[in-house]
Order: sequence, then C-alpha cells, then structure tokens
Amino acid sequence: MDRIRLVGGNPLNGEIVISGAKNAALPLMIASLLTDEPLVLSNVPRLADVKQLERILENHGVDIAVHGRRRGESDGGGQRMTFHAADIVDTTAPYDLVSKMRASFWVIGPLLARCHEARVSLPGGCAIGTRPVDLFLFGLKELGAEIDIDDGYVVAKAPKGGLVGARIVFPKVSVGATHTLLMAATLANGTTMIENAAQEPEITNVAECLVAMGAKISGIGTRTLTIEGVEKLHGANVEVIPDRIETGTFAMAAAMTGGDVLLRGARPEHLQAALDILAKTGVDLTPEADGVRVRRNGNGILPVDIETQPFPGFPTDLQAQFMALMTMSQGTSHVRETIFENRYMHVAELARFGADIAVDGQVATIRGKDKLKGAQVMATDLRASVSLVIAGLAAKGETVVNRIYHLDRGFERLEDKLSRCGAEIERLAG
Ligand SMILES: CC(=O)N[C@H]1[C@@H](OP(=O)(O)OP(=O)(O)OC[C@H]2O[C@@H](n3ccc(=O)[nH]c3=O)[C@H](O)[C@@H]2O)O[C@H](CO)[C@@H](O)[C@@H]1O
Ligand SMILES: C=C(OP(=O)(O)O)C(=O)O
Repeated sequence: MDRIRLVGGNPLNGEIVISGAKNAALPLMIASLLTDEPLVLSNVPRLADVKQLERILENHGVDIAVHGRRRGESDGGGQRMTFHAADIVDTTAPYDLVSKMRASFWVIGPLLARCHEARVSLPGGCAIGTRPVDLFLFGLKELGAEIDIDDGYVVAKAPKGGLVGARIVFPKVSVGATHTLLMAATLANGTTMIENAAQEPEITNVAECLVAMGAKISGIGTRTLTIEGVEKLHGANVEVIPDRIETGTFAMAAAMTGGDVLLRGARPEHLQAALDILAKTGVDLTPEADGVRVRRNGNGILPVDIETQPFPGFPTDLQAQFMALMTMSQGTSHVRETIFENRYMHVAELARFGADIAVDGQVATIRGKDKLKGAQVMATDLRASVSLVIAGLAAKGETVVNRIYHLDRGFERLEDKLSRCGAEIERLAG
C-alpha cells in the first residue's frame, strides 16, 4: 500500500491550481442516466472516486469517453468526458461496486425516474458515522415509489406511468437526498417542491446542469427547489465547479506552514464561512482575478472556535483540516461537529504529533502547541487523511502517512501540488 513521506518545516510559496470538485463531478456524472443523449462534462478531476463511479455507470450501460486536450488548455487541467446512457441495460447497482462510495447510491433517483425501477445496494463511503438512507427513501416514497429492502439492497419501483410530483419536506438537510430527489423529480409527472433542501454549491452545479438538459427548476441556490417534471431530458455541456474543499484544505495548509500561495481558480463565495474563520486566525486572504491569495508571514496562529453546519456554514469536510491548524494555535479552541456523529477519527492520529486534543461528545477542545513532531500516522478517512498531511507539513522532522488510498479518493496530485510550492513530500510505493 502506498504511503506519503514528508519532512515538515518548509513554508508554502507559489501557486496551486484547484481541481474540479469531486462532490459535484459525481452527481453530474450520475445525471447522465436521465437522458439517452450525451452529457459532456469538463473539468472532471482525476480521482479514484470518479473511476469507481465510471465502473458503476458502465455497468448500467453508459458509454464513457475521455477527450484529449484542446488548444489553449493547460496540461494539468481537468478531464473533458462524455457520458452517454443511450440504453440502460441494467437497473441494479451491485454491492461490490456501491459499497466503496457513498455517492454511488444516488443512481437510485435517475434510474427510478427513467426506467421506473432500481435495485441499489446500501452504500459505503467514509466511515464517519452511521450514514442512514431514510431521507432518500422518505423522499422517493413521497414521489409514489414503492420501496423494499431485500438482502442489503433497496428495491424501488415507480407507479405505472412513472414517479408523481409531490411536496417533500425534509426533516433534516441532506446533500445526497437533495441531489437524488432533485434528479428524480425532473422526469416525474407534475410539480415537486423540495423544502429544507441542501444549498451546497454542488447542488447548484447539478441543478444548473439539469436545466441545461431541459429540466424546469426554480429556487436554485435556496432552501426550496421547485421542479416541474418534463417528459424527456436532452444532452448538454457542463463544467464542474472548482473544489471548495480542496481550496480550503490548501488555504489551511498555507496558514499552518506560513508563506504565500495563490489558489488559482478558487471561488471564495463557495467557502466564505471557512475563509472568514481563517482570517480570524490571522491569515491574510486576498481575492484576486482568478482565485484567492493566502498569506501568513511570521505572525502566530490565533485560536478560533468553529461549529460545522450545512452550507453556507462551516463545512464538515474542512473540520479535520481546521483542527490540524488549531493544534499549533496560541491558545485553546473548540470544534463542534454537528453533521456526523463519528468524525473525530483524526484526533488519535493528530495526538501522535504531540497535539493536545480532548473530545467530549460533539465538542473537541484543542490546546495549541508551539511545536509538533513528525510521526508515523494512519489515514482513516478522506478529510482526516489530509489533516495529517497538514500537520506533517508543519511538524519537525519526518512524517509517514499510511493507508493513503483514502487521499486518492478526493485529492488530485496532492504531493505534486504541494511539492511545487516548496513542501518536502513524496509518495512511497508499495
Ligand atoms: C459525495 C458527497 O457529496 N459527500 C458529501 C455529502 O455527503 P452525504 O450526502 O452523505 O451527507 P448528508 O448531507 O446526506 O448527511 C448529513 C447528515 O444527514 C444524515 N442523513 C443523511 C441521509 C439520510 O437519509 N439520513 C440521514 O440521517 C447523515 O447521517 C448526516 O448526519 O455531504 C456531506 C455533508 O456536507 C459531506 O460531508 C460529504 O463529503
Ligand atoms: C465524506 C466524504 O465523501 P463520501 O460522502 O463519499 O464518503 C468527503 O468527500 O469528505
């Protein structure tokens, strides 16, 4: 299994190009199931999760092509890919494919809408809590679907004639359930209202893609989405938004090590809450024409308390990285994780660097240290893994991060991007 070795202490200086967002690319790829015409996506990141979803879509009968570079495109840019679901040959998403990744469960929405049936294995994904699917099932039932659980599979059937528009009031905000019901409703008979919908920028990216495919959606970017079902959707060309979690991660890495990094392509409005918090820790953040500049020169890291919240709040996917930063703050800070009940797996690993963190229920109390010391650590989930890299970049001496396949799920060329900015970091194969 590959590992990452790094030697801490170098400030980060230079430029990092932000990749396309994993959490937008995945549902956009899934949206291709809604039409028999080609959906062309650009800026698709090269990630293990994208590859895994390609396998799942191919199993349903989707033809997938990766296009070559065009004039004027940089070599590090995202992929342009076509997804063509001319004929869906199989409406089952099997356990061995779905169990590796949470988002693969979301195929249930388009399959049910277009083929009127779906059999999808209960999902996997990062082990950060129980992660039930009750909200998906509740929403699909509201659209008239009949649902059974059989041998670890969700078996869903639409009424004769297809799904029927309805008012769905989610009792809790869910990104995945919003994506799924939004996609399902585009082909339902009549109008659907999704209330208490997630407002994440990735939802907006998908909603705008669906509109480009001929869907009728209003309220995009708000808590209430209204979808007037149409008979058919068509092909479209859509760009994946830049990854706000990658942006925040590199911003925190630069804040941790000091230095001056331009995050090229970053969209500050997609992570304003996190940038506002970073500014309070003493980092200079300057929006530029094509990105955000992050600078910390000499001054110490100030302690700041955070609470994770659905968008536009502080994202849970940046909680571990922020905690890594706080381990070297000049005081005591608190993190409250309100989205997932078990998203503190990085705490025990950060302790190996000498970090002082105590967890009590939802709240972690972090007492900042002057110094961290490099260590052997184990990556436990995607964002936890990168928090260990951030700690390692600032720690004295050598760090080895084991089990980095988690990192490859969500970070494109992480070592390359960091080493170009002066970090001493390499991948050890095997
Ligand atoms: C691929 C992708 O985009 N993953 C993101 C997505 O995950 P995901 O879509 O899985 O996260 P949700 O927004 O659904 O989860 C939010 C909360 O709702 C709960 N819940 C969810 C569904 C359900 O049926 N029942 C239920 O109780 C979850 O357990 C969790 O406590 O949003 C999360 C919250 O921003 C991010 O951390 C993940 O990176
Ligand atoms: C938790 C994440 O991914 P997933 O929902 O696929 O587990 C993530 O992207 O941080």
